[in-house]
Amino acid sequence: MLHSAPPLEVGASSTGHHRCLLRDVGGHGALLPADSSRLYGDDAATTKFLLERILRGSGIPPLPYSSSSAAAVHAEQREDPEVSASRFVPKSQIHGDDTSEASGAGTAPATALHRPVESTASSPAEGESAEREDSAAPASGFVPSGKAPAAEKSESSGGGSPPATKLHDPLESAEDISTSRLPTPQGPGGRIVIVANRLPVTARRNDVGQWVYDRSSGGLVSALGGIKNAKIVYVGWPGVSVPDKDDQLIITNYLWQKSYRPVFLDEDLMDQYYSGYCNNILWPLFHYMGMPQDCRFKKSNDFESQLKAYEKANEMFAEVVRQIHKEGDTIWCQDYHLMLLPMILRKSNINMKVGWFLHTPFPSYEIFRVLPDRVKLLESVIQADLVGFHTYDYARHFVNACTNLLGLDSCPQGIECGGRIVRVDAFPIGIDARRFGDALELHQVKEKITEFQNLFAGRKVMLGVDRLDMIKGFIQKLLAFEKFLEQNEDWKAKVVLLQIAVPTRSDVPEYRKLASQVHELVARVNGRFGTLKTTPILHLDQTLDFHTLCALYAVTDVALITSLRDGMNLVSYEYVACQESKKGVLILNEFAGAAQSLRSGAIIVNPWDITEVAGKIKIALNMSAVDREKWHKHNYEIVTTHTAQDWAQNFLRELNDTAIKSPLRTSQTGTALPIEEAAACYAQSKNRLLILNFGGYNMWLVAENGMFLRRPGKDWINLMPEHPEISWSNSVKNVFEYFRKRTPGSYSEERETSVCWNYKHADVETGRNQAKDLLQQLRSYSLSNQGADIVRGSQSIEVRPTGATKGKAVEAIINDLGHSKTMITPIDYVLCIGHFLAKDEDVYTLSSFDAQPGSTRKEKGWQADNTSIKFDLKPENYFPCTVGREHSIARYKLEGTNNVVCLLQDLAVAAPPANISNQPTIACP
Ligand SMILES: O=P(O)(O)OC[C@H]1O[C@H](O[C@H]2O[C@H](CO)[C@@H](O)[C@H](O)[C@H]2O)[C@H](O)[C@@H](O)[C@@H]1O
Ligand SMILES: O=c1ccn([C@@H]2O[C@H](COP(=O)(O)OP(=O)(O)O)[C@@H](O)[C@H]2O)c(=O)[nH]1
Repeated sequence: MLHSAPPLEVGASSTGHHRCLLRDVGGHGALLPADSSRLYGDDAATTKFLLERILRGSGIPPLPYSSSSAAAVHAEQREDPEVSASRFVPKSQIHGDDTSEASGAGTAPATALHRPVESTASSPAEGESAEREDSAAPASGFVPSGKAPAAEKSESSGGGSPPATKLHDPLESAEDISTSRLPTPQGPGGRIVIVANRLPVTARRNDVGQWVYDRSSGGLVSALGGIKNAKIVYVGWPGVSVPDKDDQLIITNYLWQKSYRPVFLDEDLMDQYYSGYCNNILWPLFHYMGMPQDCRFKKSNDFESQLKAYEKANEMFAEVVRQIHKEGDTIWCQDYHLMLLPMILRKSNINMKVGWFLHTPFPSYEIFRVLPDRVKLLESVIQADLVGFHTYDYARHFVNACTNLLGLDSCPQGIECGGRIVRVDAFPIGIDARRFGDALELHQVKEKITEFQNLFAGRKVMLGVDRLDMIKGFIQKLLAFEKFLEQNEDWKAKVVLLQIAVPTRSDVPEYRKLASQVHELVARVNGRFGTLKTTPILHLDQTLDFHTLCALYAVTDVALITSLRDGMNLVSYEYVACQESKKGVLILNEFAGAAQSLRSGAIIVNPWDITEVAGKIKIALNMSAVDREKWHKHNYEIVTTHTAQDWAQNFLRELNDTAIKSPLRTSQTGTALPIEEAAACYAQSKNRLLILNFGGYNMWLVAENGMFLRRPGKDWINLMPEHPEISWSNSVKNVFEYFRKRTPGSYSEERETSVCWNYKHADVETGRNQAKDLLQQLRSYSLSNQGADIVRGSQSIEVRPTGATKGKAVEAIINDLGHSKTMITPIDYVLCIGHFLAKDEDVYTLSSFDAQPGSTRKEKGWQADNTSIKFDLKPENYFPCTVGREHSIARYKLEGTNNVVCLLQDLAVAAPPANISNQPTIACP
C-alpha cells in the first residue's frame, strides 16, 4: 500500500459501531459492519479467508496479507510478461421609480436626435429579406381549420406535418450543400429545435392594420441568424402580445413558413415573466448589478408572483416543444429566460436530447447565491445533457454554484448528478463575418459610406452601438468622453461620439430611468463642449437597418465599447469584420466575454475607471497606422475564423456526442446481483476473471487510482510514465495543510502522484463545510489546465493527475493476460465488483465492450507488440456490480460489504475441485 492513513488492520476485530453477526463462514464467525460500503477491518479478514478458499480451490497457497488497495491474481501468472514501463519505487509514507420617462416620451437631450435613419415600415432592402418583411398573411396556403395550438398539435401526432391545409415547410425541402454543415441529429425528426424567448422576427401591425415582420434586435438573434445548413425550427415569442385568436392564426400561418413556431404570451404574463423575473431580477443579477430593492414593496410584482409567471411561461414554451417534437430532434434552449425548460422537458420525455446555452455571464457563486430561487433554477438547468457558456469563467462559476448549492460533485466533464454526468463547457459565440464583408460590397452600402464620410469630414468618429441597457455602461462612457474633452479641449471640434442606443425593454422602469439619465448627460456634454458648428455627441435612440449599421462600422475610426458586464458583445466582432479597409481601433471593456478573444488586438479598459477610459480614448485617436494595422489583423483573424456557425456546430456536436454517450453516463440503480446465478455460472466456467476492490495475495496490484501496477511477485511500475511534472502539487499541499489545521480530525496524505485531504474523522458538519470551501479554493487554481483532476470522495478530496483511472489499470492487466503464454483458454466469466467513484466506473465498461462470444480485445497503444487477448464471454457470464452506491453504471449492485462476503462464500462453495485450467484471475483496482 502506498498510503496508509489510517492503516488497514486486517484480521483485527471490528471497531465499527454497527455490527452484526452475518453467518459462520467455514467455521469462522464473521463480524461485519452492516453499514459499511467498503471492505475494511473485519470485512477484509473475512474476505481474505474466502479468497483463500477460492484460491485454495485453485491450488495456489495464499501469501501473507499485505494491505494493498488493489490486487489481481491469476493462476497462469507464472511467466513474467515484458512490458516496457518505468519502474516505480514506492516512497515511504509521508504524511427607478421614474415612470414619467417612457421611452420616446422622455425629455430629449438638447441635441439628441430622434429621427429615424430609415423608416422601419419600409419594404425590405436588397439583400436583407430576412431582416424586414412587410407581409400580410399569405393569401393561399394555410387556411386554419382550428385554433393555432391545435393545428400545431398535428405536428407531433402526425409526425411533423403542418396544420390542416399543408403549408410549404422549408425544412422538408432543405438541401444541405455545405461541407461545414451542422451535425445532423439522428432519428426520424433529426431537426434542431431552437427555443429562445425571442423569435428572429418581431410581428407588428403596420399603418393599414396588416401584420408585418421586422428582424428582431440583439446579439442572440444575430448569432442564431448566422447558423446555416441545418434543419432548424425556432420556437419563441413573436415580440408582441396578440390577444385575438384570429390574429394569432394569421401570425402562426406566416411564421410557419419560416419554420418559426410562436409562443403567444399575454401582456400580463410578459409583464411579470419578461419585464419582471427575466429583466428585473435575473438580468441585473447575472450582470453583477444586484437584486432590485423595491420589488418587495409592490404586492402584485413581488418575487413570488414573478417566479410563478416565469414558471408558467416556461411551461408554455415547453408545450410548443412537446407538440412539435419528433424522435431524433435536438432541443436547444437559449438563455436565462428558459432556465426551467430543461427540467420540464426532461420530465415529459426522459430521452429528449436537450442542450441549454446562456448568453449572459453566469456570475460568481457569491452573487448567484443571493437569488431566492437559486436551487430550483440550477436543478432544472442540470437536467440538460449539455450546458454551455461563452467563457470558461462563466462555466466555472456555474459549476461552483452547483457544488455549493446542490452539494453535487464536479468532475472534468462538468457536474456529477446522481450517477449522470452533465457536461458543462465554454462555447464562445461568433458572428457570420462574411455577411458583413459581403454587405460592404453592395452598391447601396458604398453609397452610405460615402455619405457618412462627407458628413463627418474633418472629424474623427467614435462609434457606440448598444441596446439602451444599464449593463452597457452608457453613463460611464459619457463621463469618460466628457473627461477626455475636459483634458483635451483641442479635440472638441475634431471628434464626435456617435452613439446608437437601440431601444430595449422599455416596460421595465429601470430602463426608462436610464434613458432619461443618458439624455440628460448627453445634453450636458454637448452643452459644455459643442460649438456653433459641431456637437461632440450624436445620440440616436433608434434601431438601425443592417446596411446603415455596416456602413457606420466601416467609416468610423474607433469603436468605444464600455459595457459593465456583457455575456459576449457581438458589436465588437461586427465592428472588426467591417474594418478591413480602415483598420479602426477597438476600445473594449475587460468585462465582456469578447475581451477574452479580442484582448490582444484591442485597447482593454475597466469601464468603471473613467480616468483610464479617457486616457485610452486619446491613445486610440492618436494610434499610428502601423499599430492599427497590426492590432486589426489579429482581431480580424479571430472574428473571421470563430464564426456563429462554428459556435453552433461545436455546441451541437458536443451535445450529440454527449447524448450518444449518455447510456454510460446515465444514472442507473442496478438490479440486485443474482448471487446464486453468479455462483452457478462461476462453477461452470472454465477461465474466470474476478475484478475486486480488495486483495492481499500474490496478485496483480493496482495503486493510486490506476497510476501504478504491480505484477505478481514483481516491482511496481508506473502506467503513465510520460505523465508531466506534477507542477500543482506544492500549491495543493499548502491548501490542504491550511484546511487540515482548521479542521480538527482531518488529515492530509501525500501519495506518489496525488494528494488527498480526508475528513472522515472530523465532525461531519464541519468537515462538509470545510470541504466546500476547500473545493472553491482549489477550483481557482485552474487545475484542469495543469493536468490534474479534483476528485471528491464521500469524505475526502483528492487531486490527482488527469487520465489515471482504475479502468485503465484493469485494461493494463487484461493486456498482460493477453501476453500470457500459458493462458490458452479464453476468459469466459467476468465478475467486476467494488465501490468505485464515478470517475473510476470505467472498470465496468471494459469487459462489456468485449462481452460477445469470441470477441477479441485489441492491444492498447502502451504496449509494443500486437498480441491480443481472447475472450469468450457471453453477456450472461459478465457481472459488473457496484457495492453500496446508489447510482452507478454497473448492471448489478450489492448493498454492502456483507453481501460481498456472501457472494465470495458462494463462489468458494460453488467452485469445482481445483484444476489448473479453471483457476480464477482476480484483479482488485
Ligand atoms: O431580447 P431582448 O430582451 O430585446 O434582448 C436582446 C438580447 O440581449 C441579450 O444578448 C446577449 O446575447 C449576445 C449573444 O450571445 C451576447 O453577445 C450579449 O453579450 C448578451 O447580452 C440576451 O442574452 C438575449 O437573450 C436577448 O435576446
Ligand atoms: O440597430 C441595431 C443595432 C445593432 N443591432 C444588433 O444587435 C446586436 C447586439 O449584440 P451584442 O451581443 O453586442 O449585445 P446584446 O444586445 O445582445 O446584449 C448586434 O448583432 C447588432 O448588429 C441591431 O440588431 N440593431
